[in-house]
Amino acid sequence: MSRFEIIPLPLDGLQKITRQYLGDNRGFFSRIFCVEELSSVGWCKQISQINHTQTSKQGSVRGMHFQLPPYAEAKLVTCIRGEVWDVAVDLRKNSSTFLQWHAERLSAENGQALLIPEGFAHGFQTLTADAELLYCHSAPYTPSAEVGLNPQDPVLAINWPLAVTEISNKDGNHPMLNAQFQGVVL
Ligand SMILES: Cc1cn([C@H]2C[C@H](O)[C@@H](COP(=O)(O)OP(=O)(O)O[C@H]3O[C@@H](C)C(=O)[C@@H](O)[C@H]3O)O2)c(=O)[nH]c1=O
Repeated sequence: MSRFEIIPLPLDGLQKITRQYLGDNRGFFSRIFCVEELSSVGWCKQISQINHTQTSKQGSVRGMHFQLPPYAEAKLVTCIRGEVWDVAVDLRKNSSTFLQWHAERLSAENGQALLIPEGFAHGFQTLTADAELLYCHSAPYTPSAEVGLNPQDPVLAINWPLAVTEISNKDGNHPMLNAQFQGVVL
């Protein structure tokens, strides 16, 4: 039985996954990941890691992050506390939506998650204080393959909903894209 509503988003391969909450007098049951259902919409590898982050302040930004091949990864990003504005940027060379971004509001209440394919950068801004995310990753964390895009890059022109209140030194210092950037070849 399907536990998710899966909606394709405007960037090819990017999907909005809405999980079902099965409630009873004890509380609820909810499936976060299902290899059978998600492999039919592009999750084609194992889960290498499941990571959990907590972000204290409203308006904080983390991102934009991706890993280069052969460590390119798909991510399933789920919000389990608070609300975030979650952004994916298509970096695939030859994609018809190269350098376009798409954002969705994710929260525990709306049950929405983003399935982000390989070749995308990912980041988010907290819309509430004390937001927690769970990430399923299809490849192991590999710092030597990790690349960051500047969240304020005018080429990306991401329309962050709030003023940026917190950002790591690393993320705030990611370089801006230049004309030589041709995209990621998977
Ligand atoms: C991402 C990551 C970080 N770390 C360590 C490195 C560092 O000491 C500490 C914090 O790392 P960061 O500042 O990179 O954490 P953070 O900025 O939260 O990184 C995350 O950002 C979002 C936007 C994503 O898409 C995730 O995939 C991930 O890259 O955790 C790991 O041990 N494993 C991991 O998988």
